[in-house]
Amino acid sequence: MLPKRFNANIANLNMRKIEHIGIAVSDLEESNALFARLLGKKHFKTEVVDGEKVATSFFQVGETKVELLQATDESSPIAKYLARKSEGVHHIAFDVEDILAEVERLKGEGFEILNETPKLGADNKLVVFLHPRSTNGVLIELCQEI
Ligand SMILES: CC[C@H](C(=O)O)C(=O)SCCNC(=O)CCNC(=O)[C@H](O)C(C)(C)COP(=O)(O)OP(=O)(O)OC[C@H]1O[C@@H](n2cnc3c(N)ncnc32)[C@H](O)[C@@H]1OP(=O)(O)O
Ligand SMILES: [Co+2]
Repeated sequence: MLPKRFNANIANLNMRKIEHIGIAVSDLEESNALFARLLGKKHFKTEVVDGEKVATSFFQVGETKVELLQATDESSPIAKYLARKSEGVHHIAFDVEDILAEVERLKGEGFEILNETPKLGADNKLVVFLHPRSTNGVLIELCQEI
């Protein structure tokens, strides 16, 4: 077992920044126009992630991004979310250098990993999610650039 101090260093190395804030929306086109007005800029990409049954669009805001997400199927996590809650912040994604090492570290810290094997996310990323019940009610996503 590495000394706690050393783990803390690895943690700094890994959770490098907020990669994006994910926002669940009902109508991507409508919300693209709303966020373009809000942010004073258009989204820089749209992308459908079939594996997650979501259509996404991304706005660059300094070092981080806003990710708008619309369900592409009623079994989408976004559809289930919107069936219970109104539109709004859905998750916070962190950029990590080594997603597998971070999964191991977080498992050791007692967090609930939803998919230990990273899956293909949007915007050229490998992604892992942590269950909100282990993170004070916030759905957390880890992203590693491919
Ligand atoms: C990958 C493409 C893109 C990217 O950035 O690259 C994405 O970000 S895709 C985003 C969509 N995909 C996911 O969210 C995958 C991970 N999510 C899940 O596995 C589920 O949504 C899960 C497990 C968080 C919730 O599953 P489900 O909705 O089936 O369960 P419940 O409805 O029973 O909810 C259980 C419990 O969790 C609370 N909950 C659900 N969603 C959220 C959320 N987004 N934030 C906070 N809390 C959430 C829900 O309220 C329930 O709590 P309870 O106290 O029991 O009422
Ligand atoms: Co995301």
